[in-house]
Amino acid sequence: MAKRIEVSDLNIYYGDFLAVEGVSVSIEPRSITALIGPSGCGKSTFLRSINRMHEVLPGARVEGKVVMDGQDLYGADVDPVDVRRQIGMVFQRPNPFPTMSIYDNVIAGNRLNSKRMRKSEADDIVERSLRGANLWNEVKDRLDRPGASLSGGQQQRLCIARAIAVEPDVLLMDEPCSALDPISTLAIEDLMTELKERFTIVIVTHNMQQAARVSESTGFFNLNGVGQPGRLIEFNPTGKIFSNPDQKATEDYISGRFG
Ligand SMILES: Nc1ncnc2c1ncn2[C@@H]1O[C@H](COP(=O)(O)OP(=O)(O)OP(=O)(O)O)[C@@H](O)[C@H]1O
Repeated sequence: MAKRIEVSDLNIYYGDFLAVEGVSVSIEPRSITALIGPSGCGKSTFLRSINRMHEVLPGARVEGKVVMDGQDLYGADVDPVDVRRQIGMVFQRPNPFPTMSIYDNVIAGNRLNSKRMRKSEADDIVERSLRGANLWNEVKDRLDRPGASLSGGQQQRLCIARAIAVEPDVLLMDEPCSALDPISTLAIEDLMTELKERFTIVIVTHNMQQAARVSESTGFFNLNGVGQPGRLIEFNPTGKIFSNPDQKATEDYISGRFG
């Protein structure tokens, strides 16, 4: 079930370094939210803070709140592993387990979550997830082949299948198409448009046409200089960001005048 995420006054640190400052934003369910901005402005850091993925780095921490449908994801009694189960992530480079079969890649997260699963149940999840990732027809006759035997675009769809197999509420995607050719990129974009019926999707992208094509809302991050924290400068409907943004910095960035 897709869920709404409310972020308030979020500061994100790596040790003493304040990487992202003062982000407040409401991310709508069943929609795609794109995050754009120049290199180093904190897009990935912010994305990872949504499912507490940045915490795997020692010294990384946040101040402020991230609330998903009323649940404070940084609450004292909240297990970050549970948060990551509810909020899945797809990375820039497809990262299937290379020697594991296609089938086992898809079901890997479910096996971690529940040790005992009937074969028929696992078969259903694998088929449903691969269909959901628009990959079933291409791989149904070779599910026992290694994940690494697929093309880059297929591997990325395999990673999406693995992410949706555990039925998360939210999918975070960190430049999911940057390693892919234009045809595979369009396949992933079509897939995102289908998946937003079921999931809340947040995507970091350097490709502004992609943000314009797929997202309903866009956030523009920027920073004042090296060593300065990144900030969310503008958050608006995507059509407005690309036609009539509120901030001059947004306009300069999207028109290619900097960044
Ligand atoms: N593991 C880390 N340890 C310390 N600082 C980090 C770490 N990861 C990122 N940073 C710093 O945090 C800031 C934000 O980086 P981040 O990767 O979030 O930016 P970004 O907007 O996603 O950049 P890009 O578009 O190049 O991927 C940068 O100054 C970066 O150097």
